[in-house]
Amino acid sequence: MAAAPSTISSLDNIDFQKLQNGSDIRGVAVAGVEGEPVNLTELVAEAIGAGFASWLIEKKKADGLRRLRVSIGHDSRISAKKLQDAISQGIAGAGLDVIQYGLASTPAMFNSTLTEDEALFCPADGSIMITASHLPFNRNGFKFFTNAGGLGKADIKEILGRAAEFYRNLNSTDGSTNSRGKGSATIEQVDYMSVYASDLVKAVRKAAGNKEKPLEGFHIVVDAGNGAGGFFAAKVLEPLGAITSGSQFLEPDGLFPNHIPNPEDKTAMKAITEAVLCNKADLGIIFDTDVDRSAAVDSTGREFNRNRLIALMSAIVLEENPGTTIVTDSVTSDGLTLFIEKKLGGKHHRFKRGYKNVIDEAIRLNSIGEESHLAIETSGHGALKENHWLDDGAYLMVKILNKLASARASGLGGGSQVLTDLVEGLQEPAVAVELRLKINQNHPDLQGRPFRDYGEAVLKHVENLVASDSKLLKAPVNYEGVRVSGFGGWFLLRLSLHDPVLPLNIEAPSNDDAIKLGLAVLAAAKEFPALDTSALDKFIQV
Ligand SMILES: O=P(O)(O)OC[C@H]1O[C@H](O)[C@H](O)[C@@H](O)[C@@H]1O
Repeated sequence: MAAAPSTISSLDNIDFQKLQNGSDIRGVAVAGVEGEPVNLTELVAEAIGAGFASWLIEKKKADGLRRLRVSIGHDSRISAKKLQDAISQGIAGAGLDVIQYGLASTPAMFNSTLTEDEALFCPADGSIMITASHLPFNRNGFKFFTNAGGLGKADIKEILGRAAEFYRNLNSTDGSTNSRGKGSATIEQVDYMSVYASDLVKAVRKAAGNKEKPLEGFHIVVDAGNGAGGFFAAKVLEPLGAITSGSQFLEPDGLFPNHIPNPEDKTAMKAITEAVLCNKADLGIIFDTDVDRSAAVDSTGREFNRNRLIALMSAIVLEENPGTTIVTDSVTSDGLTLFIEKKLGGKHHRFKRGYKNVIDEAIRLNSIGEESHLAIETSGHGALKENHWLDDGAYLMVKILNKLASARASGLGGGSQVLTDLVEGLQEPAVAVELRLKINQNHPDLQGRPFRDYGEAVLKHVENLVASDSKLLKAPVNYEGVRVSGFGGWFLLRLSLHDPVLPLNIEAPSNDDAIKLGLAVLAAAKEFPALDTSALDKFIQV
Protein backbone atom coordinates (compact mmCIF):
# COMPACT_ATOMS: atom_id res chain seq x y z
CA MET A 1 0.00 0.00 0.00
CA ALA A 2 1.44 3.40 -0.91
CA ALA A 3 1.36 6.12 1.72
CA ALA A 4 -1.23 8.85 1.23
CA PRO A 5 -1.12 12.20 2.99
CA SER A 6 -3.83 12.89 5.56
CA THR A 7 -5.70 16.18 5.62
CA ILE A 8 -4.28 19.07 7.59
CA SER A 9 -6.85 20.60 9.88
CA SER A 10 -6.23 23.32 12.44
CA LEU A 11 -2.72 23.49 13.81
CA ASP A 12 -2.45 24.42 17.43
CA ASN A 13 0.60 25.64 19.23
CA ILE A 14 2.13 22.43 20.49
CA ASP A 15 5.25 22.60 22.64
CA PHE A 16 7.03 19.55 21.28
CA GLN A 17 9.76 19.56 23.92
CA LYS A 18 7.07 19.15 26.61
CA LEU A 19 6.30 15.74 25.09
CA GLN A 20 9.67 14.43 26.22
CA ASN A 21 9.64 12.11 29.20
CA GLY A 22 13.22 11.03 29.82
CA SER A 23 14.12 8.77 26.93
CA ASP A 24 10.48 8.38 25.83
CA ILE A 25 7.83 10.59 24.29
CA ARG A 26 4.55 10.74 26.21
CA GLY A 27 1.39 12.76 25.85
CA VAL A 28 -2.39 12.83 26.00
CA ALA A 29 -3.91 11.11 22.98
CA VAL A 30 -7.58 10.78 23.96
CA ALA A 31 -9.91 13.66 24.84
CA GLY A 32 -12.38 13.61 27.70
CA VAL A 33 -10.30 13.69 30.86
CA GLU A 34 -10.68 17.00 32.64
CA GLY A 35 -7.56 19.12 32.77
CA GLU A 36 -5.76 16.90 30.26
CA PRO A 37 -6.03 18.45 26.80
CA VAL A 38 -4.91 16.31 23.87
CA ASN A 39 -1.37 17.15 22.80
CA LEU A 40 -0.54 13.91 20.97
CA THR A 41 -2.74 14.42 17.92
CA GLU A 42 -2.38 12.57 14.64
CA LEU A 43 -0.59 15.53 13.09
CA VAL A 44 1.83 15.67 16.01
CA ALA A 45 2.45 11.93 15.61
CA GLU A 46 3.02 12.41 11.89
CA ALA A 47 5.51 15.19 12.62
CA ILE A 48 7.31 12.97 15.14
CA GLY A 49 7.48 10.24 12.48
CA ALA A 50 9.04 12.73 10.09
CA GLY A 51 11.43 13.90 12.82
CA PHE A 52 12.54 10.34 13.56
CA ALA A 53 12.92 9.60 9.84
CA SER A 54 15.21 12.57 9.25
CA TRP A 55 17.23 11.71 12.38
CA LEU A 56 17.58 8.10 11.19
CA ILE A 57 18.59 9.09 7.67
CA GLU A 58 21.44 11.10 9.14
CA LYS A 59 22.52 8.31 11.50
CA LYS A 60 22.34 5.46 9.01
CA LYS A 61 23.46 5.48 5.47
CA ALA A 62 21.28 3.25 3.28
CA ASP A 63 23.40 0.70 1.41
CA GLY A 64 21.98 1.86 -1.90
CA LEU A 65 20.30 -1.50 -2.49
CA ARG A 66 17.24 -0.73 -0.44
CA ARG A 67 15.53 2.13 1.36
CA LEU A 68 15.86 2.46 5.12
CA ARG A 69 12.97 0.80 6.93
CA VAL A 70 11.25 1.33 10.24
CA SER A 71 9.15 -1.21 12.17
CA ILE A 72 6.20 0.05 14.20
CA GLY A 73 4.21 -1.77 16.87
CA HIS A 74 1.77 -0.78 19.59
CA ASP A 75 0.24 -1.93 22.85
CA SER A 76 -3.48 -2.26 23.54
CA ARG A 77 -4.30 1.44 23.98
CA ILE A 78 -7.43 2.76 22.27
CA SER A 79 -5.44 5.48 20.49
CA ALA A 80 -2.89 2.99 19.14
CA LYS A 81 -4.21 2.52 15.60
CA LYS A 82 -4.65 6.18 14.76
CA LEU A 83 -1.20 7.02 16.10
CA GLN A 84 0.28 4.09 14.21
CA ASP A 85 -1.22 5.30 10.95
CA ALA A 86 -0.17 8.88 11.59
CA ILE A 87 3.44 8.14 12.55
CA SER A 88 3.70 5.69 9.61
CA GLN A 89 2.59 8.56 7.40
CA GLY A 90 5.37 10.78 8.71
CA ILE A 91 7.99 8.11 8.06
CA ALA A 92 6.74 7.01 4.65
CA GLY A 93 6.37 10.67 3.69
CA ALA A 94 10.10 11.06 4.29
CA GLY A 95 10.76 8.18 1.89
CA LEU A 96 11.41 5.36 4.38
CA ASP A 97 9.62 2.02 4.23
CA VAL A 98 7.32 1.17 7.13
CA ILE A 99 6.56 -2.29 8.48
CA GLN A 100 3.61 -2.40 10.87
CA TYR A 101 3.51 -5.23 13.42
CA GLY A 102 0.18 -4.33 15.04
CA LEU A 103 -0.12 -5.44 18.67
CA ALA A 104 3.44 -5.97 19.87
CA SER A 105 5.74 -5.68 22.85
CA THR A 106 8.48 -3.11 23.38
CA PRO A 107 11.29 -5.70 23.51
CA ALA A 108 10.01 -7.30 20.28
CA MET A 109 10.35 -3.94 18.56
CA PHE A 110 13.99 -3.60 19.62
CA ASN A 111 14.52 -7.22 18.61
CA SER A 112 13.34 -6.43 15.08
CA THR A 113 16.45 -4.26 14.63
CA LEU A 114 18.58 -7.36 15.33
CA THR A 115 16.69 -10.13 13.49
CA GLU A 116 18.23 -11.09 10.13
CA ASP A 117 15.40 -12.18 7.83
CA GLU A 118 14.61 -10.43 4.56
CA ALA A 119 11.24 -12.21 4.32
CA LEU A 120 10.22 -10.23 7.40
CA PHE A 121 11.92 -7.02 6.18
CA CYS A 122 14.42 -7.46 9.01
CA PRO A 123 16.59 -6.10 10.37
CA ALA A 124 14.65 -2.87 10.70
CA ASP A 125 16.97 0.16 10.66
CA GLY A 126 14.82 1.85 13.25
CA SER A 127 11.88 0.77 15.36
CA ILE A 128 9.06 2.52 17.20
CA MET A 129 6.85 1.21 19.98
CA ILE A 130 3.61 3.10 20.58
CA THR A 131 2.97 2.85 24.31
CA ALA A 132 2.63 4.79 27.52
CA SER A 133 3.45 1.75 29.67
CA HIS A 134 1.10 1.59 32.68
CA LEU A 135 -0.25 5.17 32.45
CA PRO A 136 -4.03 5.81 32.20
CA PHE A 137 -5.99 4.97 29.05
CA ASN A 138 -5.97 8.54 27.65
CA ARG A 139 -2.18 8.73 27.42
CA ASN A 140 0.12 7.34 24.80
CA GLY A 141 3.64 7.78 23.59
CA PHE A 142 6.62 6.47 21.63
CA LYS A 143 9.82 4.59 22.37
CA PHE A 144 12.50 4.43 19.68
CA PHE A 145 15.19 1.87 18.92
CA THR A 146 18.04 1.16 16.56
CA ASN A 147 20.28 -1.89 16.72
CA ALA A 148 22.40 0.09 19.21
CA GLY A 149 19.53 0.04 21.73
CA GLY A 150 16.90 2.47 22.94
CA LEU A 151 17.38 6.11 22.03
CA GLY A 152 18.54 8.36 24.85
CA LYS A 153 17.37 11.75 26.10
CA ALA A 154 19.55 13.80 23.74
CA ASP A 155 18.28 11.89 20.68
CA ILE A 156 14.66 12.36 21.72
CA LYS A 157 15.23 16.09 22.19
CA GLU A 158 16.74 16.24 18.72
CA ILE A 159 13.85 14.30 17.16
CA LEU A 160 11.29 16.55 18.83
CA GLY A 161 13.13 19.60 17.52
CA ARG A 162 12.97 18.22 13.99
CA ALA A 163 9.30 17.26 14.49
CA ALA A 164 8.43 20.81 15.57
CA GLU A 165 10.02 22.16 12.41
CA PHE A 166 8.12 19.70 10.23
CA TYR A 167 4.92 20.68 12.03
CA ARG A 168 5.56 24.37 11.32
CA ASN A 169 6.13 23.55 7.66
CA LEU A 170 2.80 21.73 7.55
CA ASN A 171 1.30 25.05 8.50
CA SER A 172 2.81 26.86 5.53
CA THR A 173 -0.16 27.89 3.42
CA ASP A 174 1.21 27.02 -0.02
CA GLY A 175 2.48 23.68 1.19
CA SER A 176 5.68 24.19 -0.80
CA THR A 177 8.00 23.94 2.17
CA ASN A 178 6.59 20.80 3.60
CA SER A 179 7.73 17.38 2.60
CA ARG A 180 4.51 15.39 3.02
CA GLY A 181 3.83 12.47 0.78
CA LYS A 182 7.24 12.54 -0.93
CA GLY A 183 8.62 9.39 -2.51
CA SER A 184 7.16 5.98 -3.13
CA ALA A 185 7.79 4.37 0.23
CA THR A 186 5.61 1.44 1.22
CA ILE A 187 3.76 0.43 4.35
CA GLU A 188 3.65 -3.35 4.90
CA GLN A 189 2.16 -5.48 7.64
CA VAL A 190 4.04 -8.40 9.21
CA ASP A 191 3.23 -10.82 12.05
CA TYR A 192 6.51 -10.33 13.86
CA MET A 193 5.25 -11.26 17.34
CA SER A 194 5.02 -14.91 16.27
CA VAL A 195 8.68 -14.80 15.30
CA TYR A 196 9.70 -13.11 18.53
CA ALA A 197 7.63 -15.59 20.59
CA SER A 198 9.14 -18.57 18.79
CA ASP A 199 12.62 -17.20 19.58
CA LEU A 200 11.67 -17.24 23.27
CA VAL A 201 10.41 -20.83 22.89
CA LYS A 202 13.71 -21.80 21.22
CA ALA A 203 15.69 -20.20 24.06
CA VAL A 204 13.90 -22.31 26.69
CA ARG A 205 14.20 -25.49 24.62
CA LYS A 206 17.92 -24.90 24.11
CA ALA A 207 18.51 -24.32 27.82
CA ALA A 208 16.64 -27.58 28.53
CA GLY A 209 18.93 -29.63 26.28
CA ASN A 210 16.70 -29.32 23.21
CA LYS A 211 13.72 -30.92 24.89
CA GLU A 212 10.55 -30.16 22.91
CA LYS A 213 8.24 -29.68 25.91
CA PRO A 214 10.44 -28.90 28.91
CA LEU A 215 7.54 -27.36 30.85
CA GLU A 216 5.28 -30.39 30.57
CA GLY A 217 3.45 -30.89 33.86
CA PHE A 218 3.84 -27.28 35.01
CA HIS A 219 0.76 -25.17 35.52
CA ILE A 220 1.62 -21.53 34.88
CA VAL A 221 -0.91 -18.69 34.87
CA VAL A 222 -0.32 -15.41 33.06
CA ASP A 223 -1.90 -12.04 33.82
CA ALA A 224 -1.40 -9.60 30.94
CA GLY A 225 -3.64 -6.92 32.49
CA ASN A 226 -5.30 -6.52 29.06
CA GLY A 227 -2.03 -5.17 27.68
CA ALA A 228 0.14 -6.70 24.94
CA GLY A 229 1.50 -9.66 26.94
CA GLY A 230 -1.31 -12.15 26.32
CA PHE A 231 0.76 -13.88 23.63
CA PHE A 232 3.01 -15.36 26.32
CA ALA A 233 0.42 -17.98 27.35
CA ALA A 234 -0.52 -19.38 23.94
CA LYS A 235 2.66 -18.68 22.00
CA VAL A 236 5.37 -19.35 24.57
CA LEU A 237 4.13 -21.44 27.51
CA GLU A 238 1.78 -23.81 25.69
CA PRO A 239 4.25 -24.84 22.95
CA LEU A 240 6.68 -25.62 25.78
CA GLY A 241 4.11 -27.98 27.31
CA ALA A 242 2.83 -25.88 30.22
CA ILE A 243 -0.83 -25.79 31.23
CA THR A 244 -2.05 -22.18 31.24
CA SER A 245 -5.67 -22.52 32.36
CA GLY A 246 -6.71 -19.80 34.77
CA SER A 247 -4.62 -17.21 32.92
CA GLN A 248 -6.41 -13.88 32.95
CA PHE A 249 -6.83 -10.56 31.17
CA LEU A 250 -5.02 -11.84 28.10
CA GLU A 251 -7.30 -10.01 25.68
CA PRO A 252 -6.08 -6.56 24.73
CA ASP A 253 -8.38 -3.85 26.10
CA GLY A 254 -7.06 -0.30 26.16
CA LEU A 255 -9.45 0.75 28.90
CA PHE A 256 -7.70 -1.69 31.26
CA PRO A 257 -10.96 -2.71 32.96
CA ASN A 258 -9.43 -5.19 35.43
CA HIS A 259 -6.35 -3.60 36.92
CA ILE A 260 -3.45 -1.39 35.90
CA PRO A 261 -0.96 -3.54 34.00
CA ASN A 262 1.96 -2.81 36.27
CA PRO A 263 3.94 -5.26 38.42
CA GLU A 264 4.65 -2.40 40.87
CA ASP A 265 0.93 -1.98 41.50
CA LYS A 266 -0.43 -3.72 44.61
CA THR A 267 -3.84 -4.50 43.06
CA ALA A 268 -2.18 -6.04 40.02
CA MET A 269 0.06 -8.23 42.18
CA LYS A 270 -2.94 -9.27 44.27
CA ALA A 271 -4.79 -10.29 41.12
CA ILE A 272 -2.04 -12.61 39.87
CA THR A 273 -1.44 -13.98 43.37
CA GLU A 274 -5.12 -14.90 43.70
CA ALA A 275 -5.06 -16.50 40.26
CA VAL A 276 -2.10 -18.69 41.30
CA LEU A 277 -3.73 -19.74 44.55
CA CYS A 278 -7.23 -20.35 43.08
CA ASN A 279 -5.82 -22.47 40.28
CA LYS A 280 -3.26 -24.22 42.49
CA ALA A 281 -0.73 -23.23 39.84
CA ASP A 282 3.02 -23.71 40.10
CA LEU A 283 3.82 -20.18 39.01
CA GLY A 284 2.19 -16.88 38.08
CA ILE A 285 3.62 -14.39 35.60
CA ILE A 286 2.49 -10.78 35.22
CA PHE A 287 3.52 -8.20 32.63
CA ASP A 288 3.10 -4.48 32.26
CA THR A 289 1.23 -3.11 29.23
CA ASP A 290 4.13 -3.28 26.76
CA VAL A 291 5.91 -6.30 28.30
CA ASP A 292 9.22 -4.66 29.11
CA ARG A 293 8.49 -5.26 32.80
CA SER A 294 7.39 -8.39 34.61
CA ALA A 295 7.09 -10.12 37.96
CA ALA A 296 6.27 -13.63 39.14
CA VAL A 297 4.46 -15.35 42.00
CA ASP A 298 5.40 -18.77 43.40
CA SER A 299 2.93 -21.57 44.16
CA THR A 300 2.49 -20.38 47.76
CA GLY A 301 1.56 -16.86 46.63
CA ARG A 302 4.96 -15.33 47.40
CA GLU A 303 5.63 -12.41 45.10
CA PHE A 304 8.82 -12.14 43.09
CA ASN A 305 8.79 -8.45 42.38
CA ARG A 306 10.93 -5.48 43.41
CA ASN A 307 13.98 -6.56 45.51
CA ARG A 308 12.90 -10.19 45.50
CA LEU A 309 12.78 -10.35 41.71
CA ILE A 310 16.25 -8.81 41.58
CA ALA A 311 17.48 -11.34 44.16
CA LEU A 312 16.04 -14.21 42.11
CA MET A 313 17.47 -12.98 38.83
CA SER A 314 20.83 -12.30 40.50
CA ALA A 315 20.91 -15.85 41.85
CA ILE A 316 20.24 -17.26 38.37
CA VAL A 317 22.74 -14.98 36.62
CA LEU A 318 25.46 -15.46 39.26
CA GLU A 319 25.18 -19.24 38.98
CA GLU A 320 26.00 -18.86 35.30
CA ASN A 321 28.51 -16.02 35.71
CA PRO A 322 30.19 -16.27 39.11
CA GLY A 323 31.38 -13.00 40.62
CA THR A 324 29.62 -10.77 38.10
CA THR A 325 28.40 -7.27 38.95
CA ILE A 326 24.66 -6.75 39.23
CA VAL A 327 23.64 -3.19 38.38
CA THR A 328 20.39 -2.01 39.99
CA ASP A 329 18.46 1.18 40.51
CA SER A 330 18.93 3.39 43.56
CA VAL A 331 15.94 2.32 45.66
CA THR A 332 17.14 -1.25 46.23
CA SER A 333 17.43 -2.46 49.80
CA ASP A 334 20.48 -2.99 51.99
CA GLY A 335 19.34 -6.60 52.38
CA LEU A 336 19.71 -7.07 48.63
CA THR A 337 23.33 -5.89 48.73
CA LEU A 338 24.12 -8.38 51.51
CA PHE A 339 22.37 -11.15 49.59
CA ILE A 340 24.20 -10.49 46.31
CA GLU A 341 27.60 -9.99 47.92
CA LYS A 342 27.64 -12.37 50.88
CA LYS A 343 25.35 -15.19 49.77
CA LEU A 344 25.85 -15.14 46.01
CA GLY A 345 29.45 -13.92 45.83
CA GLY A 346 28.62 -11.20 43.32
CA LYS A 347 29.00 -7.43 43.41
CA HIS A 348 26.04 -5.10 43.82
CA HIS A 349 26.42 -1.79 42.01
CA ARG A 350 23.49 0.33 43.19
CA PHE A 351 23.20 3.06 40.57
CA LYS A 352 20.43 5.46 39.60
CA ARG A 353 16.73 5.08 38.99
CA GLY A 354 15.66 4.72 35.34
CA TYR A 355 15.96 1.54 33.30
CA LYS A 356 18.07 3.20 30.64
CA ASN A 357 20.47 4.57 33.23
CA VAL A 358 20.86 1.10 34.72
CA ILE A 359 21.39 -0.63 31.37
CA ASP A 360 23.81 2.03 30.10
CA GLU A 361 25.79 1.75 33.33
CA ALA A 362 26.13 -2.04 32.94
CA ILE A 363 27.31 -1.55 29.35
CA ARG A 364 29.79 1.09 30.54
CA LEU A 365 31.16 -1.20 33.26
CA ASN A 366 31.78 -3.95 30.71
CA SER A 367 33.52 -1.45 28.45
CA ILE A 368 36.00 -0.55 31.21
CA GLY A 369 36.66 -4.18 32.03
CA GLU A 370 34.23 -4.78 34.90
CA GLU A 371 32.10 -7.75 33.94
CA SER A 372 28.38 -7.26 34.37
CA HIS A 373 25.67 -9.58 33.06
CA LEU A 374 22.51 -8.13 34.58
CA ALA A 375 21.00 -4.64 34.80
CA ILE A 376 17.70 -4.59 36.65
CA GLU A 377 15.34 -2.17 38.36
CA THR A 378 12.88 -2.69 41.22
CA SER A 379 10.22 -1.55 38.72
CA GLY A 380 10.58 -4.93 36.92
CA HIS A 381 12.67 -3.63 34.00
CA GLY A 382 15.60 -5.95 33.43
CA ALA A 383 18.20 -6.63 30.75
CA LEU A 384 20.83 -9.33 30.32
CA LYS A 385 24.11 -9.15 28.48
CA GLU A 386 23.37 -12.52 26.83
CA ASN A 387 20.17 -10.99 25.38
CA HIS A 388 21.82 -7.94 23.73
CA TRP A 389 20.95 -5.80 26.77
CA LEU A 390 17.35 -5.88 25.58
CA ASP A 391 15.08 -4.46 28.26
CA ASP A 392 12.70 -7.40 28.19
CA GLY A 393 10.20 -8.54 30.81
CA ALA A 394 9.41 -11.66 28.81
CA TYR A 395 13.07 -12.70 28.68
CA LEU A 396 13.37 -12.35 32.47
CA MET A 397 10.53 -14.84 32.72
CA VAL A 398 12.28 -17.11 30.21
CA LYS A 399 15.28 -17.27 32.56
CA ILE A 400 12.93 -18.29 35.37
CA LEU A 401 11.29 -20.92 33.16
CA ASN A 402 14.73 -22.31 32.29
CA LYS A 403 15.38 -22.74 35.97
CA LEU A 404 12.10 -24.61 36.50
CA ALA A 405 12.74 -26.84 33.49
CA SER A 406 16.34 -27.67 34.41
CA ALA A 407 15.41 -28.41 38.02
CA ARG A 408 12.77 -30.85 36.82
CA ALA A 409 15.15 -32.44 34.32
CA SER A 410 17.68 -33.06 37.06
CA GLY A 411 15.01 -34.65 39.24
CA LEU A 412 14.80 -31.81 41.76
CA GLY A 413 11.30 -31.55 43.27
CA GLY A 414 8.56 -29.88 41.36
CA GLY A 415 6.66 -26.63 41.31
CA SER A 416 8.36 -23.37 42.01
CA GLN A 417 10.20 -24.46 45.17
CA VAL A 418 13.48 -24.23 43.29
CA LEU A 419 12.84 -20.49 42.79
CA THR A 420 11.83 -19.95 46.39
CA ASP A 421 15.02 -21.72 47.51
CA LEU A 422 17.11 -19.40 45.36
CA VAL A 423 16.08 -16.32 47.36
CA GLU A 424 16.51 -18.06 50.71
CA GLY A 425 18.50 -15.78 53.02
CA LEU A 426 17.36 -12.49 51.49
CA GLN A 427 16.77 -10.15 54.42
CA GLU A 428 13.61 -8.13 53.99
CA PRO A 429 12.62 -5.11 56.05
CA ALA A 430 9.44 -5.11 58.14
CA VAL A 431 8.54 -1.70 56.71
CA ALA A 432 9.18 -0.48 53.17
CA VAL A 433 7.41 2.61 51.84
CA GLU A 434 7.71 5.10 49.02
CA LEU A 435 6.24 8.55 49.68
CA ARG A 436 6.16 11.10 46.89
CA LEU A 437 6.60 14.71 47.99
CA LYS A 438 5.38 17.15 45.36
CA ILE A 439 7.04 20.47 44.58
CA ASN A 440 4.42 23.13 43.92
CA GLN A 441 5.92 24.87 40.90
CA ASN A 442 3.66 27.93 41.28
CA HIS A 443 4.74 28.60 44.86
CA PRO A 444 6.48 31.97 45.38
CA ASP A 445 9.26 30.25 47.34
CA LEU A 446 10.60 28.92 44.04
CA GLN A 447 11.39 32.54 43.10
CA GLY A 448 11.23 31.67 39.44
CA ARG A 449 13.74 28.83 39.82
CA PRO A 450 13.17 25.55 37.98
CA PHE A 451 11.73 22.86 40.26
CA ARG A 452 14.90 20.82 39.88
CA ASP A 453 16.99 23.58 41.49
CA TYR A 454 14.48 23.80 44.31
CA GLY A 455 14.58 20.04 44.78
CA GLU A 456 18.39 20.09 44.81
CA ALA A 457 18.27 22.75 47.53
CA VAL A 458 16.02 20.48 49.63
CA LEU A 459 18.44 17.59 49.15
CA LYS A 460 21.43 19.73 50.14
CA HIS A 461 19.63 20.84 53.29
CA VAL A 462 18.75 17.26 54.24
CA GLU A 463 22.39 16.32 53.71
CA ASN A 464 23.56 19.14 56.01
CA LEU A 465 21.14 18.18 58.76
CA VAL A 466 22.17 14.54 58.52
CA ALA A 467 25.85 15.54 58.90
CA SER A 468 25.06 17.09 62.28
CA ASP A 469 23.04 14.11 63.56
CA SER A 470 25.12 11.37 65.18
CA LYS A 471 22.37 8.78 64.73
CA LEU A 472 22.41 9.14 60.97
CA LEU A 473 25.07 8.26 58.45
CA LYS A 474 25.19 9.38 54.83
CA ALA A 475 25.94 6.52 52.42
CA PRO A 476 29.59 6.83 51.38
CA VAL A 477 28.85 5.76 47.79
CA ASN A 478 25.64 6.98 46.24
CA TYR A 479 24.78 8.14 42.75
CA GLU A 480 21.43 9.83 43.22
CA GLY A 481 19.82 11.98 45.91
CA VAL A 482 20.69 11.53 49.59
CA ARG A 483 20.82 8.00 50.98
CA VAL A 484 21.14 7.77 54.74
CA SER A 485 21.27 4.87 57.18
CA GLY A 486 20.10 4.95 60.78
CA PHE A 487 17.73 3.27 63.26
CA GLY A 488 18.51 -0.11 61.66
CA GLY A 489 17.18 1.05 58.29
CA TRP A 490 17.74 3.66 55.62
CA PHE A 491 16.07 6.35 53.57
CA LEU A 492 16.69 7.73 50.10
CA LEU A 493 15.38 11.13 49.07
CA ARG A 494 15.93 11.98 45.41
CA LEU A 495 14.46 13.93 42.52
CA SER A 496 12.02 12.07 40.32
CA LEU A 497 13.33 11.41 36.82
CA HIS A 498 10.35 13.14 35.25
CA ASP A 499 8.04 14.87 37.71
CA PRO A 500 8.27 17.84 40.11
CA VAL A 501 8.42 15.31 42.93
CA LEU A 502 10.92 14.17 45.55
CA PRO A 503 10.28 10.43 46.05
CA LEU A 504 11.24 9.28 49.54
CA ASN A 505 11.94 5.59 50.12
CA ILE A 506 12.19 4.36 53.69
CA GLU A 507 12.99 0.85 54.86
CA ALA A 508 13.24 -0.04 58.54
CA PRO A 509 12.94 -2.96 60.96
CA SER A 510 9.84 -1.44 62.62
CA ASN A 511 7.28 1.28 62.12
CA ASP A 512 8.81 3.33 64.93
CA ASP A 513 12.22 3.24 63.28
CA ALA A 514 10.70 4.16 59.94
CA ILE A 515 8.97 7.12 61.57
CA LYS A 516 12.26 8.28 63.12
CA LEU A 517 13.84 8.26 59.66
CA GLY A 518 10.81 10.09 58.27
CA LEU A 519 11.06 12.75 61.00
CA ALA A 520 14.68 13.42 60.04
CA VAL A 521 13.56 14.20 56.49
CA LEU A 522 10.58 16.21 57.69
CA ALA A 523 12.75 18.46 59.86
CA ALA A 524 14.61 19.59 56.73
CA ALA A 525 11.62 19.55 54.39
CA LYS A 526 9.54 21.83 56.60
CA GLU A 527 11.84 24.70 55.73
CA PHE A 528 10.74 24.51 52.10
CA PRO A 529 7.15 25.77 51.88
CA ALA A 530 6.75 24.81 48.23
CA LEU A 531 7.28 21.16 49.15
CA ASP A 532 4.04 19.31 49.82
CA THR A 533 4.91 17.04 52.74
CA SER A 534 1.38 15.75 53.34
CA ALA A 535 2.28 12.16 52.39
CA LEU A 536 5.11 12.21 54.93
CA ASP A 537 2.97 13.94 57.58
CA LYS A 538 0.35 11.24 57.17
CA PHE A 539 2.92 8.46 57.41
CA ILE A 540 4.38 9.86 60.59
CA GLN A 541 0.97 10.12 62.25
CA VAL A 542 0.12 6.45 61.67
O1 LIG B 1 11.82 8.89 39.25
P1 LIG B 1 10.44 8.31 39.27
O2 LIG B 1 9.36 9.34 39.13
O3 LIG B 1 10.23 7.46 40.49
O4 LIG B 1 10.29 7.39 38.01
C1 LIG B 1 11.27 6.46 37.70
C2 LIG B 1 10.79 5.49 36.63
O5 LIG B 1 10.34 6.21 35.52
C3 LIG B 1 9.90 5.46 34.41
O6 LIG B 1 8.74 4.78 34.75
C4 LIG B 1 10.97 4.53 33.94
O7 LIG B 1 10.45 3.66 32.97
C5 LIG B 1 11.54 3.71 35.05
O8 LIG B 1 12.65 3.03 34.57
C6 LIG B 1 11.94 4.59 36.21
O9 LIG B 1 12.36 3.85 37.29
